[in-house]
Amino acid sequence: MIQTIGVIGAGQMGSGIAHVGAQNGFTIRLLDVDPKALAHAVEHIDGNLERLIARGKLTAKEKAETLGRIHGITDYRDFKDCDLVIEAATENEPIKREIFKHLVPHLNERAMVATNTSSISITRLAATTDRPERFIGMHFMNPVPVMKLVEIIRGIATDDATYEAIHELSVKLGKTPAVSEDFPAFIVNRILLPMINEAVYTLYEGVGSVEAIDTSMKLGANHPMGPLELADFIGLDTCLSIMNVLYDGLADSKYRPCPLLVKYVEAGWLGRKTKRGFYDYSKDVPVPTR
Ligand SMILES: CC(=O)CC(=O)SCCNC(=O)CCNC(=O)[C@H](O)C(C)(C)COP(=O)(O)OP(=O)(O)OC[C@H]1O[C@@H](n2cnc3c(N)ncnc32)[C@H](O)[C@@H]1OP(=O)(O)O
Ligand SMILES: NC(=O)C1=CN([C@@H]2O[C@H](COP(=O)(O)OP(=O)(O)OC[C@H]3O[C@@H](n4cnc5c(N)ncnc54)[C@H](OP(=O)(O)O)[C@@H]3O)[C@@H](O)[C@H]2O)C=CC1
Repeated sequence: MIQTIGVIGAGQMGSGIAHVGAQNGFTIRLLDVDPKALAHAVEHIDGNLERLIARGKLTAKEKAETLGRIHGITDYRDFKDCDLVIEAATENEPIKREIFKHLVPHLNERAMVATNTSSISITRLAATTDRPERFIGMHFMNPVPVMKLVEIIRGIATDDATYEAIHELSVKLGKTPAVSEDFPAFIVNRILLPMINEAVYTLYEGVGSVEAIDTSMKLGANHPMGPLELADFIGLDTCLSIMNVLYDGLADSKYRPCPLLVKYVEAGWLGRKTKRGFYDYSKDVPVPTR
């Protein structure tokens, strides 16, 4: 039975997974290379829990208990009692491979490993570990506390016990699981990211401004966020990585990342997390940049 969960990467997804796990009674060991990222993650979770209290959905006691279950760590040795470790570090295959290499020697024999990758082959990542049968894709959506879906992706070697344990865990976390085969970017991002990339082409070719494109999709297609606002929310580096995985993995020119997306990432304009992407977030209200 899963009781203690390790999470690697204290960015927006890792902190969301830690939040939801702790709120549902699991002990969390949250690891990041940067202690500042850990402090920032706890602050962020604290703010989200505070919002739940303000809306009458959580008590102050429950908030304290939730925060008490989250333990920030910087040493892989602290994963030794984990039943499951979920990797949620940067969407970059060499980084993830290096993480699994460091992780494996510190796991107990029965521990399962999941990755929150948005696009990378589960089978290929599993092969970097000593336990491909206990390795699986567990793909949460952003923001984790709000979005109901978890995509579950089995690698070629994933065994039934691991699949069932992760399915059961997803339900315990209040999520609805959907199963995807192990193809580049799975289901959600196979459909969503080409739309976002097309929105960037629409901007690049001058068909519309940032504001016109986002307003069109919000009011014309009832999307909660416009595609450029959503790209900034996901992170433009993550969007570009996913498009590259689609382009390389499916070998089809229709997935070619828009040169403007490439340029923004090269400039370090990664969206909300760097306070600049298709919008400028340095003021109270986001301002379109084009
Ligand atoms: C890239 C990948 O690999 C896969 C992905 O994740 S793709 C991205 C998928 N996500 C999306 O498409 C999100 C699209 N956007 C939305 O659904 C909405 O804009 C949103 C839910 C983010 C915000 O909704 P909103 O109506 O504008 O804001 P708001 O009314 O303030 O919030 C709605 C609820 O979400 C909560 N919330 C909003 N943002 C939050 C955040 N970042 N973290 C935690 N909770 C949040 C609010 O507290 C509120 O909760 P209650 O209903 O319990 O009161
Ligand atoms: N953003 C999204 O909407 C979604 C993202 N995902 C996936 O979740 C994962 C994380 O994305 P997201 O949270 O947005 O990214 P972020 O950039 O917000 O966070 C990534 C975190 O990983 C840390 N990190 C980098 N290298 C290492 C390492 N070697 N060991 C430990 N931590 C490391 C980073 O630290 P530092 O900043 O110091 O480099 C950062 O804190 C990716 O695989 C992404 O594809 C899945 C669903 C939705």
